[in-house]
Amino acid sequence: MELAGLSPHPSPPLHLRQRSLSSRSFISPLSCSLPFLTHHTSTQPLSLRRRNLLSRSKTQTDEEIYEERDYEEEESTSSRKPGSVLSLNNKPSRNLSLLNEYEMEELEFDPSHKSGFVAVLGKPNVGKSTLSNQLVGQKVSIVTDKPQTTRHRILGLCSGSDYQIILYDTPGVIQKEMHTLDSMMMKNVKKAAVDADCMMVVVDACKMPHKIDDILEGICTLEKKPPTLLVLNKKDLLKPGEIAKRIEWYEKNADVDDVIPVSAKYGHGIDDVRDWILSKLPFGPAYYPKDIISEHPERFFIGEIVREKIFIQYRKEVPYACQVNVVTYKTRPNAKDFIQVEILVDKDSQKIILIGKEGKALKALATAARLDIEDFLNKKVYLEVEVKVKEKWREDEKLLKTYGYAGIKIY
Ligand SMILES: Nc1nc2c(ncn2[C@@H]2O[C@H](COP(=O)(O)OP(=O)(O)OP(=O)(O)O)[C@@H](O)[C@H]2O)c(=O)[nH]1
Repeated sequence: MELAGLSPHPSPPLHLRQRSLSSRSFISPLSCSLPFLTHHTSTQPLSLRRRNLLSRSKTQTDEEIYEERDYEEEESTSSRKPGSVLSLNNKPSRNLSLLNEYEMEELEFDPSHKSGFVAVLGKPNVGKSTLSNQLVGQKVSIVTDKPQTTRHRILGLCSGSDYQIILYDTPGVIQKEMHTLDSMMMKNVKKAAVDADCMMVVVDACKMPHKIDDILEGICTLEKKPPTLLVLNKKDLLKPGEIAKRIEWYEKNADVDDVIPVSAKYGHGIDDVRDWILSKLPFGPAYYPKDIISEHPERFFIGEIVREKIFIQYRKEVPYACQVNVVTYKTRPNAKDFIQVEILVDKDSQKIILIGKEGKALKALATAARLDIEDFLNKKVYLEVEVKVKEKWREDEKLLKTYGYAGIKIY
């Protein structure tokens, strides 16, 4: 069976773009104000939505999930020229930035324009994804109450008329690397820090570290550390006096340039964080068109939506044992888009839990995922979910690379 990332038909290079000017009213007050540049790298209608990917809570039966269907598909094809493939394995050169000549010229002439890469680092569950989503103004990273939900370096873009901030939301830094998957994830974290023009270390304000090394674990040992901001998150859970004490402690003990308290969940302090980033970014033109908020293909987000639903529905080790691959995505002129997803697990026992009695658990999962995928794509889809056992997939480096854990390749 063909696997996501190995597919001969890469998913359409559909960037998550912002809404056009006419639909600006959908932009949340937390989002940055972004100009809309008419620039198209895809023949597909672009997804311009600014709603959360996972806003649907409604459940409904989904008999379609198990139905056999005849369909005549039209494969989605990439319209991006081979020369415009941008890999995030390395920090892209400005020459590779996805701008047309007009945009380049326009931006080149503005010497006060700033742009650069920002790594968002920290332990699992401290709120890195929530903070990144707030800065971008739309959900690009999944958020759950379980640690280590983020597995990839998620790229989010936040642009203004005179700046472009490129965010790497990274997996939480973990002390004990248990699987090859964990060490590959950590390699990506360190790579993000090395690539960055500045970095933000997010900590949970409620938890005091025993010693300062606990905060960064290895990342601080970087030979040349970029300007670093300590973001004291979840301040909404502390009394004002307590916040002041924590700030003082971190200012005294942490090897960082500044400390800013925020509540990423409620959007407090986000402007201060953005201002700090802007004070550290180098001058230069944008890397990406200004209306794009993420460079991941559609398939990536579909996989992430399914993974978030797994984290929400299942407990203990099951979500961590799952790899979600979007095996097929076909658009069909006279029918719903067809999406085939496989969930790989380590053991039969995990497969049994995922499927549940009479397939009820899997059906509930598929329904919840389908509703959010439809919300995300803004159209109806036919979703097929299959669970398979692939023993020790988390140890198989070659396989992990095909799943994108060696750094994400963008089509
Ligand atoms: N009260 C409160 N909760 C928050 C805040 N920010 C994030 N959270 C919650 O903390 C949990 C973890 O948030 P994430 O953004 O997924 O954390 P993360 O650091 O990206 O997690 P990993 O995927 O483990 O790296 C979620 O339940 C969030 O809703 C905040 O400012 N206040």
